[in-house]
Amino acid sequence: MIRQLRALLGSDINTALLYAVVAAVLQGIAFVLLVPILRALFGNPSDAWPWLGALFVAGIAYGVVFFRGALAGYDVGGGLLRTLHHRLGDHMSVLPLGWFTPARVGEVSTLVSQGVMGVANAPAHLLRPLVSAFVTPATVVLLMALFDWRIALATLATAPLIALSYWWSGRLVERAERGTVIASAQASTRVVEFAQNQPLLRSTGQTDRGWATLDAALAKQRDEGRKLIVKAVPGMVLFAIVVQLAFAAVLLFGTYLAVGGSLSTPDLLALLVLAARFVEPIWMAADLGGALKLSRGALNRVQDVLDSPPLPQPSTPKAPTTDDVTFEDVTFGYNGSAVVKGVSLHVPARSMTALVGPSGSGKTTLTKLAARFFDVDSGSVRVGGVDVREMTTEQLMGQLSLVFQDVYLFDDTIFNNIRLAKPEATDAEVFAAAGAARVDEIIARLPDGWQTRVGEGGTSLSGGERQRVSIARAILKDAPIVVLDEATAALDLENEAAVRDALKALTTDRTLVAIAHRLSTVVNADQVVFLEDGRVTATGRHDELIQRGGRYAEFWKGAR
Ligand SMILES: Nc1ncnc2c1ncn2[C@@H]1O[C@H](COP(=O)(O)OP(=O)(O)OP(=O)(O)O)[C@@H](O)[C@H]1O
Repeated sequence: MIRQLRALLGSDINTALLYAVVAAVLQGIAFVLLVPILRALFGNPSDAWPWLGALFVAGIAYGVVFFRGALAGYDVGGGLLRTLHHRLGDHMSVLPLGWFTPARVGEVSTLVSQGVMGVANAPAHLLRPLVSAFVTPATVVLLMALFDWRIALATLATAPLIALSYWWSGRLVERAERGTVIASAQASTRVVEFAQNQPLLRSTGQTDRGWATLDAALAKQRDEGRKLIVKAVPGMVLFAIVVQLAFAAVLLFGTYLAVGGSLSTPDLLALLVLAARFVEPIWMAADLGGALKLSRGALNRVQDVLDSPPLPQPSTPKAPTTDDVTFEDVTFGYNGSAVVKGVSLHVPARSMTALVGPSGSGKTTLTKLAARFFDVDSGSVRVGGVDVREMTTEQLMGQLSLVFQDVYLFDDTIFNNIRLAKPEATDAEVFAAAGAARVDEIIARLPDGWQTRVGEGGTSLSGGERQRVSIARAILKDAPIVVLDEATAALDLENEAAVRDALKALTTDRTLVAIAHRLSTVVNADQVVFLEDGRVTATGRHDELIQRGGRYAEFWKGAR
């Protein structure tokens, strides 16, 4: 873990580590100084003064180093928090867009909040006690040998047993925890789903009876929790017994030496105090085991994200020269099995192509390949005459505007949400784009007009309204090619007309690739591409294809 942290933080962690080691050694020295002090107190009390002075100095030094070490630990923890946020942010900006599935986004949001805090906790709160757990007892044993090598050796002999039982109990807890962690994560997901899907669950009476899926997840969480206790407790009990037995063995050995006369009573007392101190830091480390595992788990999950391969960028990028899109014998699958199979199609500049086909036929996947959410398995996708793999992400995104169904609006004003598409746009340009997408009509009914905030995700707007804001963004961005996933949700008449007008404004003089769900869009298309099971099975204008009959005509008959 230290190696992983060092790779992230460079030498900063070394300073915190050094302070922790020095503090632990000083703590060990302070403990050992109790031996000569007790000896003196039982023999000639005035001899205790120099040792008390040494203890005072060691105590002060320990305090100073501890304080500096704690500050260094917090600094490293804070630095780690910033570094991880930056690294994750930087890395996410170069990951393929296809990486961001809803599940991954959920995972990342938990990771950047709780996970990263857990990792930062390691240098801030765990490093010092863990170092102390090893270094302080080692110092104690070493220095104890100066006073009585036999007791030191006896104490040292218990170390492997203590270490072994610590490792074994840790393994038991770790194994048992795996199930609990998974069950807890699943239960949390179900609770969130339960909250999000109240309308559906209530309308189907599942909130009164109890939603079986949530009940099962909570029952599993409870069972795993019980299993954790049953499996982990024996290890913890064994560890406690071993530590107590080790202490008792040293005590018996010391008493044996004292009875035999080779160890004075004050020495025995002092050494026993030391032996008790020897086990104290180990106890503390055992308590921190759980927190350490959480930190390590979170660090591994951060590392997994950082290790996800970024979208490869070309070494000599080529600038797009035209405004058309071409798929050439494209095959692509998400998990090995192809969902787009040998698709070839050409979308000429400033024309409109409607992708039509049954659910799951690969329409969305095709548009995502054009925007390079993923790289094709074979064949090529050319945007502006250049293979998307031969231009930089900036060049590709400069060519495209993406208008998808799941429009996300930031909790800000509509004006700022539109301006996001082109931060350097003048106010007049933003108003013009809003007007063309008929967003100004939405503004007119909002309580604070242009100043109204739209709520997280744009929840205060309807689906059709959100798509109009998204179209306004695309108009403002003014990229030559538009990739559109038309809203499937039924729109009211007013919204339907407004979206149609907004689209008309967007597509004038632009190339449009649209996943079309409405007949009105399809009849306006210069070319309809009919997809079935990942293959293009018909291409032409809508009326031609209808006249031709066959599966395309059947598809529209079925759709109505
Ligand atoms: N991220 C993904 N991981 C794995 N499989 C996926 C993923 N996205 C889509 N698929 C699968 O790929 C196939 C094509 O899906 P795609 O979304 O491209 O179809 P579609 O024609 O757009 O469907 P719809 O009209 O229902 O949106 C489907 O079988 C789908 O289950």
